[in-house]
Amino acid sequence: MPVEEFVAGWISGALGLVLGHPFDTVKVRLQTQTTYRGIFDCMVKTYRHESLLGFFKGMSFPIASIAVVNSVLFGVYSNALLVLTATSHQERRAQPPSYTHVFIAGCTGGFLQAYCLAPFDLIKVRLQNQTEPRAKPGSPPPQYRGPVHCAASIFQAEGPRGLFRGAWALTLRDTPTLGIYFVTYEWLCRQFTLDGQTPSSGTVLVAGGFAGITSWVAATPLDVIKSRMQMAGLKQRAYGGLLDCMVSSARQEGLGVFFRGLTINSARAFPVNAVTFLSYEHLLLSWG
Ligand SMILES: CN(C)C(=N)NCCC[C@H](N)C(=O)O
Repeated sequence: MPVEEFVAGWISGALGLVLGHPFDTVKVRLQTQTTYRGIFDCMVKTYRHESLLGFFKGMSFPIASIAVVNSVLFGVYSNALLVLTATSHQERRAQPPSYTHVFIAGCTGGFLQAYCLAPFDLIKVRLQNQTEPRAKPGSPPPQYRGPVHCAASIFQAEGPRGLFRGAWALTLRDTPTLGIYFVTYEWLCRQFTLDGQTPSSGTVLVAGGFAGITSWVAATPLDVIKSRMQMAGLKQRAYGGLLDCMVSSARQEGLGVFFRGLTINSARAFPVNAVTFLSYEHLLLSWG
């Protein structure tokens, strides 16, 4: 099994992550808290209350973990294509796989990455939702002191299953949308590249950026539900399941709730995924 794809996926995931984390914090807060009037209001309040550091809350942990998840996604995707088409990454430019194969390989990567991602994503969302400013003398400490403390507290309060809160919504979000992600990327690369040639860096940037936007547009409704279910263990609001969360969110806040965070998510998705695909393709090219 070729492992370069896993390593390239890890490095490119880490690069994309640093670039996208401030957008991600604003998105998570807009989706789970009702105190903000919009993106700008959330950014101003976060900056005033918590300084620039507020945007980077919970980032050290995803660098070490979500980058690994990206490595699972790209590694499984590439190896699934190898099984389906018997071609390596290098051979696929000359013998491009069908879009059906790309979609199946993307869904397989999305399904497997969701289970690796679930506990890490839960901890990230819980830490990003702590709006207390950095510790000042006399101020009450935040509920979680950091990722390890957060994981231990969830484990203690809710048991091992608590660490997988929202995992089902995450799997439903990621399985089809990662199929869409890789199909969009491949389709755009092929539109702007001569047959058998390697796509230029500009093409990879644009195709990666739009693949990110398209997949996140499709993923946003379940992303909102996933984030709410992840916060439900903490807030008094408990949901009877995924469907109950969907119905009660729509009843209380209207159908618009399913698109909360869509603008900021799309603004984040372009640079993050442009950089992720560019570094991934370059690393694989340079390793031969
Ligand atoms: C719609 N979904 C879930 C995705 N497209 N996921 C893969 C993109 C990963 C990238 N680090 C990001 O966070 O955008």
